[in-house]
Amino acid sequence: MVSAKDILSDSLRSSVLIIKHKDKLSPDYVPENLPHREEKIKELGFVFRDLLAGDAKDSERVVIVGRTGTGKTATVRLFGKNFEDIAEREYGVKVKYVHVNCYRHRTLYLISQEIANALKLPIPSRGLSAQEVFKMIHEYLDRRNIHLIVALDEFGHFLNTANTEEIYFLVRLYDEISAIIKRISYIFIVNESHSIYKLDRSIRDHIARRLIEFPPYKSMELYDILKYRVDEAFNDNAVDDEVLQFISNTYGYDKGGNGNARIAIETLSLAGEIAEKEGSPVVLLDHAKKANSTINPEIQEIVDSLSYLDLHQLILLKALIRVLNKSKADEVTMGTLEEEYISLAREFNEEPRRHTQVYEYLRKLKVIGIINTRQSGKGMRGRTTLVSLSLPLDKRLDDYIMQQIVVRLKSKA
Ligand SMILES: Nc1ncnc2c1ncn2[C@@H]1O[C@H](COP(=O)(O)OP(=O)(O)OP(=O)(O)O)[C@@H](O)[C@H]1O
Repeated sequence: MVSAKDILSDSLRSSVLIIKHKDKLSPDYVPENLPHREEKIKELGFVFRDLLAGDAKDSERVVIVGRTGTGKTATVRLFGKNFEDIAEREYGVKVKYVHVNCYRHRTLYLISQEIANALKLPIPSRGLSAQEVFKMIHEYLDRRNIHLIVALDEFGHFLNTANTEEIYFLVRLYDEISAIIKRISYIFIVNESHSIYKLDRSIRDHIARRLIEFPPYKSMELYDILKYRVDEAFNDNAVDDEVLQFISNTYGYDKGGNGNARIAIETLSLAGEIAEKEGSPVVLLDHAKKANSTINPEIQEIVDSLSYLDLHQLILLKALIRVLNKSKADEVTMGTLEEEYISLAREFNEEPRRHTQVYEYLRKLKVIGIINTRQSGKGMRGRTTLVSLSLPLDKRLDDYIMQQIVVRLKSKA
C-alpha cells in the first residue's frame, strides 16, 4: 500500500508551479509602477513640490478620496517612497514619509506614538499626552532639518471616534504649536467624501482645500493593472488573455462592476491557485470563473438560478429593476411593480399574467433570494407589499436577465 507520506511527496514533486512570486499578489505589496495612477502621483508631487525648495516654511495638506480598491493606499505609499528619495538625491532636502493606518491607530495618542516610532524617536515612559508627543516630534524634525509627510490612511475612523478637540489639534497642528518652519504635512486618505463633509466647517475648510479623487477603475484600466501583475508574479505565458479580459470585464466600473483593483487581483491570484491545484500549466478562463464564484458565491448562485426561471418571472424581475432605476428608491410597492410588469409584458407582445399569478412569481423570486418583500408599516395608507432587490443594482445583472428573456422569447417563436 502506498503510504500517505509517499502520496504527499509525489504530489509535491509533480505539482506545477505557475505563480513564481506569490508575495507580488498580496494586498500589501506595492509595485514599482501603478498603471493609471501616474497622474495622481504627479498631482501629489505638485502639492508637495514646495518642500523641495530648501527654505520651505509652510506645511501642506491634501485629501485623497475614493472608493475601496481604487489604489489610494498603494499610490500614496509609492509617492511617499519616491518623493523621499528624489528629495534627498536630487535636491539635498531631507523629507521623511510616514504612513499611519487610523483603523489600527485610531486615537490621537496612538497616532502620535506611531509617528514617533517610525522616526525612531524615543518617547519617555512618563505619561506624555499626545499633544506633548507631537511637540517633541516637531522639535526633533526642527533639530535635524527634516520635513515630514504623514499619510493618515482610513482617516474616517479617526474622524468618527475622536473628539472635536483632538481632530482640531491634529489637523490644525500649527495653530497649537508655534513654529517658524511648519515641518509636518499631511495626506488624509478617506474612503468616501461624505465623512469629510460631515465635519465642522473650521476643520473641513482647513483640510478639504485640496482634494484628489480616485475614481473606480474602468475595465481597460483593470486589464492593464492585471497584465502588469501577471508579468511580475506568474511564469511567462502562464495566464491566458481571456482570463484578464474576463476579470477586468467583471469588475470594470464601466461594465457595471465596482472598479475595485483589490478584488480583481484577488480573483487573478485565486485563479492561479486553482490552476496549480488542477495541475494545469496555464490559467484558463474556467479557472477565473471558478475563482470568481468563490469570491462572490451568493451572487453566482443567484445568477445561475436565473436560468431556471420562466419568461414571466424574468419579465417581472426586469420590471423591478426598471422601476428601481427610475425611482432611485430601494423598494417599490407591489402596485407600482405590477403596473410596470404589465406594460413591460406588452412591450414584449406577451399577455400579462393575472394578479394571483404575479404574486406567486414574486414568492418564487423571494425563495431564490433575488428579491426581498416586506409589509409596509405605519405611514402608508393601508398595508401593501414592498419589494426590493437583494443584490446591488448592477448593469451586468440587468443585461443577463435581458439575455435570458430574449432566449425564452426566441425559443417560443
Ligand atoms: N493602479 C494600480 N496598479 C497596480 N496595482 C494596483 C493599482 N491600484 C490598486 N492596486 C492594487 O490593488 C490593491 C488595493 O489597492 P489599495 O489598497 O491602494 O486601495 P485603496 O483605495 O487604498 O482601498 P481601501 O480604501 O480599501 O484601503 C492593492 O493590492 C494595490 O496594490
